[in-house]
Amino acid sequence: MTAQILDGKATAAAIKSDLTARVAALKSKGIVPGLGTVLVGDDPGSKWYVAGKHRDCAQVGIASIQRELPATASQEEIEAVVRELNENPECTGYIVQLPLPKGIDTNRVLELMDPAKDADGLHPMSLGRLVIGEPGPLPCTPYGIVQLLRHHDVEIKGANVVVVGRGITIGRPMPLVLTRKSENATVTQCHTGTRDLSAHLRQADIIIAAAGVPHLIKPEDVKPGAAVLDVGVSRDEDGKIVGDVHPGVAEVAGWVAPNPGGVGPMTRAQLLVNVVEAAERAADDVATG
Ligand SMILES: Nc1nc2c(c(=O)[nH]1)N[C@@H](CN(C=O)c1ccc(C(=O)N[C@@H](CCC(=O)O)C(=O)O)cc1)CN2
Repeated sequence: MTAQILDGKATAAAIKSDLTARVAALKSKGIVPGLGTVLVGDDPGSKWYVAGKHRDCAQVGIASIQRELPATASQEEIEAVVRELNENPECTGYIVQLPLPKGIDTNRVLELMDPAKDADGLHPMSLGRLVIGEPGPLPCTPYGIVQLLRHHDVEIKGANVVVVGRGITIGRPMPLVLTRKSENATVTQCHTGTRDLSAHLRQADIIIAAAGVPHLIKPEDVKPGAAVLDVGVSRDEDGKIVGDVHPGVAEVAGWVAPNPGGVGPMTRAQLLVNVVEAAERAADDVATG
């Protein structure tokens, strides 16, 4: 292994330590941030992610509000929970854990959320704000990736970045985050319709692999010294995570974000950042009348 590790666990721990102090400052002003989660069904991965989010909340002092529905829940039952959280004053921000079960109209659920309580940055209003350059909550995995690169001094400005994938949580919003003036990267988005994926990958300074295809990115696809972030999650027959990046890539790349231990912990840390920032904005609004 020649590549250096983009250590998501250590970076997330540093972010959480900073947030603990900020939550304490909010509480001293009588403001208690509270994260709500809506979990529908019994997918073990989703249950594990949601449990992790509440463990993180306890660690930094954010209150937890958990809502769980069976896999058989109807669109109306899920929407009723969303309406309740919109009205609940103890819930200052919340997320609907994705994916929702088949047959549920995810966009309708997300659109029903109060945009002021969007902790995930995935509400259409938040994504629209990102497009027009207005401040708002940023999608957790894309911004977690930016923070991970910054923390390790990997140059983003001017870099050629190739994003593989176009899902709602990572691939679609990732180029929006990276092409902001503050990041100033040049981004190519690849997907299943891309003709010569290897040709794109070989010119990349940074590769963000979020396709969900095991070992899609091979050592021969990677420019020596590039940073390669593995965000793909597939499972082998024992339930172990298999990422999008072949282990041999570590012999060629300059940096790798492993999976697990790379981007995942950053997704969780960024969620907490969004909750705390929203509470701080609310506190400022109260202070300035
Ligand atoms: N509403 C949302 N749903 C989903 C999102 C999201 O950002 N918002 N992203 C993913 C799942 N996810 C967060 O919800 C998530 C994924 C992975 C991790 C993580 O810490 N992973 C660990 C390994 C975990 C394991 O062993 O299974 C790691 O990478 O080290 C946290 C959160 C889809 N849904």
